Amino acid sequence: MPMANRLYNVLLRPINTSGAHHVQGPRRNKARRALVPEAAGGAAALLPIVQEGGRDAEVSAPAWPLLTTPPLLLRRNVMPKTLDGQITMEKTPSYFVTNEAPRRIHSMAKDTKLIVVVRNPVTRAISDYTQTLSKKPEIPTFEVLAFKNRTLGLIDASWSAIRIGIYALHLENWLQYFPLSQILFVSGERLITDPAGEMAKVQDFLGLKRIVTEKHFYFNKTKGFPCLKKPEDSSAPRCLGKSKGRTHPKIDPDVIHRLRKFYKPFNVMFYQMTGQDFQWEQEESDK
Ligand SMILES: Nc1ncnc2c1ncn2[C@@H]1O[C@H](COP(=O)(O)OS(=O)(=O)O)[C@@H](OP(=O)(O)O)[C@H]1O
Repeated sequence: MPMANRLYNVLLRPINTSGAHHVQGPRRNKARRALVPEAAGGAAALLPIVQEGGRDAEVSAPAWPLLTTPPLLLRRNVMPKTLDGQITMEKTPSYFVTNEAPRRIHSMAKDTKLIVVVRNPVTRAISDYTQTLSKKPEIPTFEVLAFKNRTLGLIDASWSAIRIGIYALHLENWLQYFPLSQILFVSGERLITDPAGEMAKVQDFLGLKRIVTEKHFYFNKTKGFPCLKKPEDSSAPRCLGKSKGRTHPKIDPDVIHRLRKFYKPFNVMFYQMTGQDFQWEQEESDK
C-alpha cells in the first residue's frame, strides 16, 4: 500500500436497508476511524468522497465485510493497515439496526466516527420494499405488508421495512456507547437536492479538506439524480447504479397517510435526540 499524506481505505458493502462506514487506523491509538450507519437513505451517494478524495489523496476501496459475520473477529485483523493521517471507511447498511453493533464497534474502536444517512421513513420503507420487489416479484403488495390489521389501521412495526425507519429507537442503542458529537446525520433528501452541501458536512466532520464540491456534480435528467461530472481521465460521467434511484410503485395515499401518522412521534423524538429537524412532516407527497 503506497504511503501518502492522506490515504483513505474505504470498505464498501451496500445492502440498501441501512448502512455504515468505518474509518480506522493501523496503529489504533493514533489513526482515524469512522463508522457510518445509515438507513436506506442513500449511503452510496457518499461515495464521491472516496472517488474524488482518492484522485487527490490516494484512496483505495477494497470490499470487506465488518460486523456481519459472527463472531466479530474483530475485523480490524483483516482490514488493511491504515497509517497515521489515513482514514479507513466501512459501510454495512445493517449496522444501524443491529443491536450488538454499537457495543462491538465501541469495544473495537471507541473513537470511531459514525455517519448515518436518514430519509423520510415512509419513503425509506417504500424504497426498501421496491428493492425487495425487484428481487422477489411475487411478494404481497406494500399495502398488505404494512398492516397487521388494515381495518383497525394497525401498522405492522415488526416488518423490517417499517421497523428500520423508527430511527429514534435505533439511535437510543447507539447513544449508550457513542456521544452525539461522534455521530453525523446526513439528510437523504438533501443528498439529492444539495449533494455538495451534505458532502461538505461529511468532509468537515471527518476533518478532511473539502475536496468534493459543487463543481463535481451535475443533475442528470435521465437518471433523475445528481451524478458526478466526467473526470478528466475518464470517458463517462458517473451516476450511481441502476439499483439506486428506482421508480417506486404507486402506494395507496391512505396508507401513506397512516404511515406518516405512525412515524410522526418517532420522528419528533429523533429530531429531539439529534437536535436536527429533518422536516419529514412537511413533505407533501412521497415518490
Ligand atoms: N445521486 C444519487 N443517485 C441515485 N440515488 C441516490 C442519489 N442520492 C441519493 N440517492 C438515493 O439513494 C437511495 C438508495 O440508497 P441505499 O440506501 O440503497 O444505498 S446503499 O445501499 O446503502 O448504498 C435511492 O433510493 P431509491 O430512490 O428508493 O432507489 C435514492 O433515492
